[in-house]
Amino acid sequence: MKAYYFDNVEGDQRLPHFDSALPPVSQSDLAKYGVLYWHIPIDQDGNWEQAIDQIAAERSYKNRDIINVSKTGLGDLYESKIKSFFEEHMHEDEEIRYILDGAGFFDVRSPQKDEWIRVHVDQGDLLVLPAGIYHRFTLDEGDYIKAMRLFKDEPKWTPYNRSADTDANQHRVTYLQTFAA
Ligand SMILES: CSCCC(=O)/C(O)=C/O
Ligand SMILES: [Fe+2]
Repeated sequence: MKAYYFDNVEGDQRLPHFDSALPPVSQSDLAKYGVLYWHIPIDQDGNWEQAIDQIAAERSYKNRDIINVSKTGLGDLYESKIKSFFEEHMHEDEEIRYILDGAGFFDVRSPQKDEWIRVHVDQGDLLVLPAGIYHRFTLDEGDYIKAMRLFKDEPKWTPYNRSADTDANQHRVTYLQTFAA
């Protein structure tokens, strides 16, 4: 995992958009914004599965599935899914992704200054975005990610795109009350 401020330069969303002149963003900075991270290497003896099971039990993640975001994995839905993942949105529950293969970028909005922070994830990274955080996702230039999605309830993906209505959503309001102070 590598986190840094997004450079806000127009261009291919799959490029790093890294500017070394901007200050670094650490794992503890992310935690201050409610974004949690673990690295659990995928090993042959299955220890990673036990580690995921333990975190899932501790955090009440009862369900899981696997998503393959690539042209072959999504087929006819590829273009529309890539577009919708990159629309700025929030969810009313946590977004939990464990990266099994490939790589991509989650962009999260800092709660105080509303700046984009870009988080590059690849194999073995487990990222938890809190309910109410504005974010978006894109593949990187590898054009492929396979991720386990974990859920507290039934598997679903309900995005609320950024708008005045979504700003007033109780999960958004609670997120800001908790993390923007
Ligand atoms: C790496 S999983 C694909 C992106 C996704 O599931 C999501 O919810 C983006 O916000
Ligand atoms: Fe999302």
